[in-house]
Amino acid sequence: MGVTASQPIYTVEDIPGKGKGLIATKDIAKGTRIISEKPIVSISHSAGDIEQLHLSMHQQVNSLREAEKREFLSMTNIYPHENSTEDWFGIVRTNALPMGPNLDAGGVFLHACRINHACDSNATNFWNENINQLTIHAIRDIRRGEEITISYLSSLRNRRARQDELRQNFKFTCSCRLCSLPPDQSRDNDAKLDRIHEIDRIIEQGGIEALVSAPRRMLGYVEEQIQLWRDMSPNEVGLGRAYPDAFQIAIANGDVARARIFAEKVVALYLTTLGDDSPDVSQYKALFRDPASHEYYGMSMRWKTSMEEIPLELHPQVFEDWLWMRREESPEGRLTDLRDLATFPSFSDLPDQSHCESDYFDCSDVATRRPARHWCFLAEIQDVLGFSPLHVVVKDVNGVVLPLLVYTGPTGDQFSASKIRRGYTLAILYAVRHTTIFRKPWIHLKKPKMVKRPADLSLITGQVAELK
Ligand SMILES: C[S@@+](CC[C@H](N)C(=O)[O-])C[C@H]1O[C@@H](n2cnc3c(N)ncnc32)[C@H](O)[C@@H]1O
Repeated sequence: MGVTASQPIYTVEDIPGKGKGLIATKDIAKGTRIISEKPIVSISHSAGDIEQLHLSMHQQVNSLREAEKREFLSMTNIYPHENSTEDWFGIVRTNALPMGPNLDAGGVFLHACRINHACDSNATNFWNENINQLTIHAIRDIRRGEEITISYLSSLRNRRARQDELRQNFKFTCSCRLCSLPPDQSRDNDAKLDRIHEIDRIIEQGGIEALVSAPRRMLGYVEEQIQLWRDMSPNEVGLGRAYPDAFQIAIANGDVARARIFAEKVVALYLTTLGDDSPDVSQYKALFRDPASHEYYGMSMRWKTSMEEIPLELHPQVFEDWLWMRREESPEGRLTDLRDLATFPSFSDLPDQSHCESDYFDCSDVATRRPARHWCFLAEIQDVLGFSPLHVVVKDVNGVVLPLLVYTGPTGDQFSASKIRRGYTLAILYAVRHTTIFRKPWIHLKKPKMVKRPADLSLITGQVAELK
């Protein structure tokens, strides 16, 4: 179970303005299991109608031992009530913590339900399905005399969203360290949390499809999230959500080497927040041993690697560059490896016309975006179907064959048949991807100087190109 407190390392005390709460009676190291307990009352969200819920609750409360019942009845109830049924139900609603196989139930716990909220909590709650108990782990070192706190929030949003959620669901105004930051720091913190939330939405909307259609972009998003979490303050819970995403992106593309490293990081985080008897730790330990056993393995093999390809002897910084597939910054005129997929992205990895991609642009909105670096779309022309606009069938660097329209601006050159031929390579600097469900994908070209001499993309192994 990892490091577990052998005897209570906290007392329940009155906390000014918060009712009761838990105070550490000794220093508690990060990763310590502070509490492990079963519910005294539990209610399933799928337990049928309200009558059945009340009946089940009555039976459970009435069968509690005297001391337990007293303790239950002394718990906070933020809901108005006129009879004991309403009072008991209010106590359950105010105090219940998520539990059950799919967290589809709520449980009242004698000790854990006395823990107050902080947005930058020092502990976290988790329903451990293996031991059928709720656990509370320290996610930071907690000093003797410090209050032990967990987060009641569904996710860590900006200050206003947090305050709204807490007032609505728990009827209090949070005054934790994060909520009490001076205005400029609070704004900075909110901007980071907003970006983390935005990335969550992009990843969620992209779904499994985006893992294989735009993996590099998705990996970039996860890396950005991790950096933002690190910039704010160590947040084991936030990191514990990000690294599994990185694992999925790697393994969905056959990259066993990186997936193994990401699984290792997930195991370390989950050991701290959940404990080594949790199903999630067992799952990621198994994935660390054999990343390819994950159900997403084989969806695409575009990043195919083996476990032997983990470059163990690299300097830590260079290792991180490898892990996140960071491109090498190429100073003006330096030669760039054509296998570098960040500099020569596939069509699906190109920035989208409607997004402000942080990996490609320096900007906060689409209208003013400017390239933050060089990139070039390379594709071998397989067929030429028309010249106005240019209509070709191309094979991109991932071997994906797609029809492509290339539009030029009002001052754009005309495409000539001598320059556009089957077998030639299309090279478009700063290409931006346009896709709709109604048309073929297209690229809009402002300065069309892009068709180079023939080259078979399948032969590009270690060749070099000069980017100007
Ligand atoms: C699950 S109970 C926590 C234990 C509770 N303090 C008690 O005395 O039993 C949740 C309630 O505690 C209070 N509470 C929790 N965190 C708080 C905080 N940071 N500031 C003020 N009140 C808080 C709110 O009344 C909330 O509805």
